[in-house]
Amino acid sequence: MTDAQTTFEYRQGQLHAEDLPLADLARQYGTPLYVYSQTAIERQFDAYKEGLGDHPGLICYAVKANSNLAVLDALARRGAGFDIVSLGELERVLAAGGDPAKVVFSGVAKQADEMRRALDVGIHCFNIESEGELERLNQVAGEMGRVANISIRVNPDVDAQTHPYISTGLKQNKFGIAIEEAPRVYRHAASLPHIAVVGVDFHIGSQILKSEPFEDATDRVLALVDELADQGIRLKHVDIGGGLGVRYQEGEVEPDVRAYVRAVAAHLKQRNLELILEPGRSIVANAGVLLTRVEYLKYNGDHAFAILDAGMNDQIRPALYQAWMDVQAVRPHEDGTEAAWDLVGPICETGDFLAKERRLNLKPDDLLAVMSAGAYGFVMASNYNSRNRPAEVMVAGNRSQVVRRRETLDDQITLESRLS
Ligand SMILES: Cc1ncc(COP(=O)(O)O)c(C=O)c1O
Ligand SMILES: N[C@@H](CCCC[NH3+])C(=O)O
Repeated sequence: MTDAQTTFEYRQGQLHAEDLPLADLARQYGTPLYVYSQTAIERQFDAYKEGLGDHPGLICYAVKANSNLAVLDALARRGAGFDIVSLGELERVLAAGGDPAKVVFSGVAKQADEMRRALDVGIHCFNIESEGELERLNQVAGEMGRVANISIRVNPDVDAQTHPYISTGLKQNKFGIAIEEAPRVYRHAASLPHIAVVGVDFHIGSQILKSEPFEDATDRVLALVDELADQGIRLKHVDIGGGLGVRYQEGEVEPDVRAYVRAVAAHLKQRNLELILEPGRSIVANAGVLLTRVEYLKYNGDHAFAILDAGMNDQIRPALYQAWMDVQAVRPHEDGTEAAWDLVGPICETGDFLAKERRLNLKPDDLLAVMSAGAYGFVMASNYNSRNRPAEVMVAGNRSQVVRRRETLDDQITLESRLS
């Protein structure tokens, strides 16, 4: 058990979020419901800070993992920087009180208006993904009379040993610039009048449970840093992206965040380079659960289905990546027997499941908690089947607060206009 997982514990026969019974939260706020633990989020962020120690650098939380303003606010107060991929994420960071000078801007498709706003508020660095983007940024910065700090995202071509959909550092992925091409692109960048070359970055994938792929990629990139220095292009930082995984199921070992950061930082020791990290999942995944209620139990032949009030529109990871997510009974029964249930949602798709063949002792109306749901949960929720997206609640100790109210059908309908 890790620190983050002990946040959701059984006490007096029922599952709690910190000091509050999840069943009370379900009664108070309804289901489906995302519940986050502020303490767990802060603890994970602190582990990154401690790992970095006095090595100069920045921990830029990847907003895409969970962009709720309360999450961003808690992290901003602890000194986090932020990794953003859109204007929307930038505005969220600013609204939450985040410091723009600690923002790095990733993403393959940055638009001119996004660049303008980011330059206007003075972000730390643009992580450039193509030569076209470099040209566009030089042009936009020039029009504004500014100079943009950039790093180039290189593709170190290492195998991150993760799911192909969330592996990003291979040649066949759309991200970054091939590392062999990088010296030429750097020389070009250094010649542009409205560009200041400050760093290099990579991001090799997500849900990576070992530090070796990061260390390999760092070494490949440091060889590039040295080559550039020989050509008079001196970088100030190396940004190793995000990607450290969490333990979703038994048999997986939760990575030690502090040891991982220390291991990578050790590779930079000989050189005077800042270390930037962009962790998303490892900060929030185990700090959240999705609460859902059993609507019906049903047998098709001898196949047992528990039909839940949450589906793939609320939590898409199992459907999209065949991700395995742990599901726990909020108040396990003392009587009755276990069966192997497919836990399915209300959506009209065969792929609408949260888990398959889970041995649980279920009755209608039971509450279930989908564990490790704090990352890539609500942010990937949709209105498919015109369902309202769930509410989000933040727990701290024995207090809970709605940090995003449940959508209503009115919210959905007022976004549209009718043809007359
Ligand atoms: C550029 C970049 N940085 C950071 C992240 C965050 O990754 P993770 O949530 O796996 O830490 C991602 C997403 O994979 C990303 O694409
Ligand atoms: N959304 C994915 C990870 C993608 C990370 C973003 N590049 C997940 O739930 O595992």
